[in-house]
Parts: sequence; structure tokens; C-alpha cells
Amino acid sequence: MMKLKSPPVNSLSLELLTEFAISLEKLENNRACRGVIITSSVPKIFSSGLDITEMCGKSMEHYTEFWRAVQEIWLRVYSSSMVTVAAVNGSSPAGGCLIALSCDYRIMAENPKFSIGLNEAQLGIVAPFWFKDTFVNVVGHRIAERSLQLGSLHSAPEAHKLGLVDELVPEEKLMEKAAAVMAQWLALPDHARQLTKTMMRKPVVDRLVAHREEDIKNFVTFISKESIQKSLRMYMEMLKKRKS
Ligand SMILES: CC/C=C\C/C=C\C/C=C\C/C=C/C(=O)SCCNC(=O)CCNC(=O)[C@H](O)C(C)(C)COP(=O)(O)OP(=O)(O)OC[C@H]1O[C@@H](n2cnc3c(N)ncnc32)[C@H](O)[C@@H]1OP(=O)(O)O
Repeated sequence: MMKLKSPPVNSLSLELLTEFAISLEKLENNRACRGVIITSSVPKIFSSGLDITEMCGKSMEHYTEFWRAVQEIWLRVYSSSMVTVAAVNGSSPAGGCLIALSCDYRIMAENPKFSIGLNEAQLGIVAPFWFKDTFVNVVGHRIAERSLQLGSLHSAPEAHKLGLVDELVPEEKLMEKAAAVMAQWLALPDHARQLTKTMMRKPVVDRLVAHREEDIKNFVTFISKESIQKSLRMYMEMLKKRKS
């Protein structure tokens, strides 16, 4: 099991992304490990998505390093040879949702206060093509398009209805259910499951691998724009105001 632990809200900072990638690599290289459940040890939050402070007021070099780390974590989770189950035990916007979408199966706590989705448009930013592709592969083109254009965050019941999560279970049953799903998936021979996963996911993975440097350049150019920086600063202020 891998538990995200970066209070208060599990923002995906460069440090957390780097630790996450190292942990995944260790598991991937351990032949005895055939599956991983990804969850959070922060109450009510799976992950608040990418750490917005990493994308605000920093240098081009920093944005480059940060975006490479974001790409890396997606490539590792999405193309993992292990069975990956997301036990979504709290809200999961944007980058947090991407982590869950990249797993093989998603189980969410059936708490209507928890929400999940790719809400980038609400921040005035655009989900990159590989976020979009991952989303489309889970919910289909029409639902993904509407949800992305509106930057929707869906309540747990709504997310289940849309197919964004596979199952809802009472919060106290989440880990038990995740373990049962893992056992079901691990009952199959690894090689057949792995080859099938690769067949389904390879085109999307290859697309980023082929355009990785261009994607970094696009991100750095986009995020460095003063209008985008202003949107991000306003969003952070809104988060702080909402609190007080
Ligand atoms: C042409 C295109 C080319 C390339 C692509 C270009 C761009 C694409 C770039 C990036 C994609 C972005 C992906 C992302 O993931 S952006 C992050 C989106 N996340 C969110 O919108 C979530 C925001 N947070 C919340 O809604 C709430 O915090 C949450 C529901 C998670 C928890 O609520 P709660 O009431 O429990 O806590 P808060 O008081 O709100 O937060 C505590 C504390 O944490 C700070 N915070 C929250 N989220 C973040 C974050 N994602 N990053 C950094 N900091 C965050 C919040 O401000 C509070 O701080 P403080 O007031 O100092 O205590």
C-alpha cells in the first residue's frame, strides 16, 4: 500500500512527486510486489492536486523540473506493470484526480462531500493532452469534454454515475474493499493482464513519450504568462478567503 502523506492537503509538490516516483520504482523493481493500493493518510483529502505554489512566481528552470516530475509520476502510474487500485478516501481535484484515473480501478468513499474531477478550467488553466486522454479512456469522449470544459468537480455519487470511479463504498469499508478488488485482479496470470494493459494504454503513453520535451516547453511558456500567473494568484487568494 502507498499512502500519500503531505498535510494539510496532499498537494503534489516537487518533493512529494519525487518521493512518490522513487517509492513506485522500488515497488516496480520488487518481483514479489504485484500490486499497489494508492490512498491517503490525510483525513478527507486524497490529494488537492498539483501544488499551485510550485507554478507561481518561480523560475523557468523550476517550472521545467516540476513539469518533468509531473510527467514522470503519470508515466509510472499509468504504465505500471503492477495492479494499481486507487482507494479514494477524500476529495481529489485535478492532479489528484489524474493519479486516481491512472490506476486500474477506483473505489471511492461514498461521502457526498468528497469531490473529484479535472477542474483546471476553473483555475484558468488547461488540462494537458495526456490528462485529457487519460480521462477520455475512463469516461468516454462526451463526458470528458463536458466535464473538462466546465472544470467540473463531481460529488462521489455523481462521479460513480459518470464512471469516473468504479465503485462507492462506506468510508469504513474502503480499505477492505480495495484489498478484495486487488485479490480479484491478482488471481489472473500477470503476463496476460500486463500485456492487455500495455495494449490498451500504449498509444496514450507513447504520445507523451514522443512529445515530452515539447510538452515541457508548452507548459513553461503557458504557465509563465502574466495572465496565467494572475489567475493562479487569484485562485490561491480565493482558497484563503474561503477559509476565513
Ligand atoms: C497549452 C497547455 C499546455 C500545458 C498545460 C498547461 C497548464 C496545465 C498545468 C497544470 C495542471 C494543473 C493541475 C492541478 O492539479 S492544479 C491544482 C488544482 N487543485 C485545486 O483546485 C484544489 C484546491 N484546493 C481545494 O479545493 C481545497 O483546498 C481542498 C478541497 C483540497 C481542501 O479543502 P480544506 O478546506 O480542507 O483545506 P483548505 O483550507 O482549502 O487548504 C488548506 C491549505 O492548503 C492550501 N492548498 C489547497 N490546495 C492547494 C494546492 N493544490 N496547492 C497549493 N496549496 C493548496 C490552501 O491554500 C490552504 O493554505 P493556507 O491558507 O496557507 O493554510
